[in-house]
Amino acid sequence: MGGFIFGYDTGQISGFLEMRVFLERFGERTPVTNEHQYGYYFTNVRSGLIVGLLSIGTLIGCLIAGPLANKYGRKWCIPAWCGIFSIGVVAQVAVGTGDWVGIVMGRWTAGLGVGALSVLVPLYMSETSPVNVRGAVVACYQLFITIGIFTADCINYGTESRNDTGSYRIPMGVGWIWALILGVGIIFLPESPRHDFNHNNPSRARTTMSKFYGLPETHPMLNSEFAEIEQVMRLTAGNHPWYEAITGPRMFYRVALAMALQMLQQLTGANYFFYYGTSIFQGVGIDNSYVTAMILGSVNVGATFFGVWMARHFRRRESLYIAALWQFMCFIVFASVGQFIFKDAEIGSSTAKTAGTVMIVFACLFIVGFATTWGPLVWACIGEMFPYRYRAVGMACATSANWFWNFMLAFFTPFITGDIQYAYGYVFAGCNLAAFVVVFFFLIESSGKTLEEVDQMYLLHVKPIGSAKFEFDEETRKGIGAVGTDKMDIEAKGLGIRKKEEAGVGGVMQGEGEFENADYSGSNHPVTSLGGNGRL
Ligand SMILES: OC[C@H]1O[C@](O)(CO)[C@@H](O)[C@@H]1O
Repeated sequence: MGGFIFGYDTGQISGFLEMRVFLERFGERTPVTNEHQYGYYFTNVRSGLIVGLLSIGTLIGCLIAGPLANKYGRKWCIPAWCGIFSIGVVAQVAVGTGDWVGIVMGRWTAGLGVGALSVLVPLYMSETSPVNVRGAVVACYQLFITIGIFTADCINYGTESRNDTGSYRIPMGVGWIWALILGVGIIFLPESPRHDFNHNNPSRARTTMSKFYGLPETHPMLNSEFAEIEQVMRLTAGNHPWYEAITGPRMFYRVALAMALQMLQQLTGANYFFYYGTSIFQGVGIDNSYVTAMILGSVNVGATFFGVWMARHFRRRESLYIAALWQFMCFIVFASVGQFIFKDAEIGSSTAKTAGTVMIVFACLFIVGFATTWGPLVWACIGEMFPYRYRAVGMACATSANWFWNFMLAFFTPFITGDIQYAYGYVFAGCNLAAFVVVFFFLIESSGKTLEEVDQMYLLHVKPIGSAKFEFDEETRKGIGAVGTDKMDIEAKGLGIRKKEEAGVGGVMQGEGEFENADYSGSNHPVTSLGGNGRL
């Protein structure tokens, strides 16, 4: 439901901006023209704030949710944030005619809840689901985002022709139902076992895990996972400031990469269609532009189902960089047809219809590419690249980058399209090329590897290109297995670490006999150096 709430709020707003009653109540007067059929319109600042303030709330919510959840527990924070989200919904439904600032503030408040839930729900899911299905479970989070967007599109379609405020108040108010289901439903679920372990409740943690895994409490698999969690808890106890997640071993690289991936997930341009889809395609030939939104939404859901399957069967790197090139191509066609044919064609003419259809087709082809790869896989990648001890902070930083760029796009899109119209698509095309470069040169392949192995590959500076073929030879596996980031006895701030340069010779680990002068699989993989006693 967390993903669903995220998607529902994203999806509904594009439809509101075109609704007659919403325009009359919160827009500004203007002469009736083809473009402004109802005699009302939204200035760029106003529509940007109405769409974008939700994302500013989400950004704040997602940054404060982690520390609070560490203190009060994942479980009980979820209904609290659902409550805050509900206050935002009630405020939006309640505001009177002309009070567009009320709508903006309501969306900001609801956004606090959406953002917090966007960290807490995946965190709760990843901390409670068995290892073998964790990737698919996280990808399902994106699936529910897309189902939420599609549901909002359908409800908007059903209510937009009403002549009363129900046209927007019904879809707005329905949003509250999802929060109610999540907020009440979670009360009947147990606390995350990781949190219980951390707060001196190991026996309840054991019972919870055995329920979620469907195995007896004494099963060897559970025993080894408990031992692992206990060891991590012991080693990570003490004074470790949150920013150690950035200063820790190879963590700056990882946090920067995860933030770049989430930024690029937004800059691929998907939300250009989801936020402004209804406006972009008005007059394209489909009488009801809400139908266009539903077409885009359904393609998104269908393709994301396939994306969940792909997350289990294809490599992350190839999927992401091939899709980036595909998305680049789609935007080049979309922007060129829009800018050079559609824009100047007479509304309703056959040229406009043909060009409009080509644009919708390429928008759909773009969405297929995005929904099968960048949509779900970026969430999977950021969940896989951090060691357990830094995962909550690392994921919160990355998720906040997603929301920040989400806001930037929501806010600035009306200004930019006002100035350069469909040529805006070229900006996204360029960003998709950048996305290709980032994945190709910086992302280490994580599919088919355990989370510990992924951590170790980052520590070993394995070259991203060719990382899919990287094999841990027996000797490396034996030694490095003992020194993943989670097993390190890291001093506060993680700054007492001797980095590879200080080791002097690339590929050398000091202090652990079996690592001396090890050559990691022929490639030049300098290693974070070890001090005595495995202390980094
Ligand atoms: O499916 C599209 C949706 O997915 C997201 O990128 C989140 O992963 C949203 O920002 C977007 O609206």
